[in-house]
Amino acid sequence: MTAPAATADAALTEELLSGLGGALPPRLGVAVSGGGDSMALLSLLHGMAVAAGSHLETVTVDHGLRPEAAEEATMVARHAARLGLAHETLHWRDWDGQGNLQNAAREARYRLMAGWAARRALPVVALGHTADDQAETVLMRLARRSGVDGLAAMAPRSERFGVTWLRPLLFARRAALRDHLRRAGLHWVEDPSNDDPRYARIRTRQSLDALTPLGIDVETLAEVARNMATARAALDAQTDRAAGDILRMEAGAQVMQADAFFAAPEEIRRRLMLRALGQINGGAYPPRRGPVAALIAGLAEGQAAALAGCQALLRRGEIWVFREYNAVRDLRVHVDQLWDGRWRAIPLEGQPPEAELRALGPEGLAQCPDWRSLGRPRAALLSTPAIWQGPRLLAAPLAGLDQKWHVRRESGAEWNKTAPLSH
Ligand SMILES: Nc1ncnc2c1ncn2[C@@H]1O[C@H](COP(=O)(O)OP(=O)(O)OP(=O)(O)O)[C@@H](O)[C@H]1O
Repeated sequence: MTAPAATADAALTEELLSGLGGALPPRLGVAVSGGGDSMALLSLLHGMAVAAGSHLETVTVDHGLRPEAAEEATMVARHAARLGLAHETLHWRDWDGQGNLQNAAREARYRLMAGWAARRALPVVALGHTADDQAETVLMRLARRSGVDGLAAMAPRSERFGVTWLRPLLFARRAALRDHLRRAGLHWVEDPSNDDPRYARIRTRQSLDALTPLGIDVETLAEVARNMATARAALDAQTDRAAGDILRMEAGAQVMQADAFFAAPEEIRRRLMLRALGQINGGAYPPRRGPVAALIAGLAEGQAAALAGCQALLRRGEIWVFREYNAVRDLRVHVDQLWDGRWRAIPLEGQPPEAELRALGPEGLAQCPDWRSLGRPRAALLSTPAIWQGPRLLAAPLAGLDQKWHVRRESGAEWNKTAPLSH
């Protein structure tokens, strides 16, 4: 290796190490698509892992959307084998045809990779997003009028699906990574969609050069993202404190002291509401600013409203945010399965009868003589989980009818603490 090449690689390794927070985790998964960014990530991480004695494993997701994808996965598998690393190809087969294909594919990719990481006991998985990706993300979000969270773009470290995702190349430039691969004599695949102007990201990439005369380039945009991330952390901390003071959970609902809520700064109110909605709905993406503001303004006037599959109402000095009955009225699962993504039924004694878990609803509530004494809003109880045998109500633990059954809440939202993974 010539001296400048060695220097360039040392600089990349330095950037990578700082992206990793100073040290390589002892067990690390690497997500390798076969594209230039993730192949360079693997090459650089492998060099570091050998020196540090860390254990690396690699994974590729074949979405089954392009005929070449299988070949690309094989290329990565061969390369991993040459490095002496385990590799697995995961297949995405269960798209329901709903929504945007790109988003569904990305979501599935993270889920599949999280499952793989759990099986392989890898608590941390590294991704190959670069400073160029970050800059494009910031520009795309500007176009969508994003606030602090959106402009903070991708986090160098985030938690989702029980895995810590690292993006240690967020400081590195795409071109520098390709130079590294050329020097190392390594191949990568160019995804043909990387030139396809039908994608907003590609149009953004192609427009970036035109902004240089304005002093806007990849470095400036990536720095904007870092500045916004710092601001977001401060807002999150303030929201945490406010939530600790005024927010509690009852019967699966999020309950906030109304006076303190309305006295909080507007942005903190918005974040508290997002947190409450997210705890109930558990969806991947928070609702947009406008509808949340309208919901809060309505509550201040005493109006109940629905948003993101939740309902909110003001009652006796408290704001109750809970599952909207309409969002779960047709949801029924066998009693040993998870209901509405978060509720599990626990039989308290003996062999449970064949039964199903579904919303309590008005017919169920009419069979709960004690619900009024609990002081919970009727609307909030309608969407609570109940145990049914055909038309017969066996138990409604959150409405005071808990004969031989408990219900337990398994998980909350994914979106409140970390920026969405998508970009
Ligand atoms: N099919 C895949 N299998 C494994 N990891 C993937 C896959 N697609 C993306 N990744 C991971 O996510 C990172 C960001 O990917 P992005 O969404 O930009 O997709 P890409 O452009 O296909 O990947 P690359 O950045 O490697 O060219 C990649 O660098 C890689 O670490």
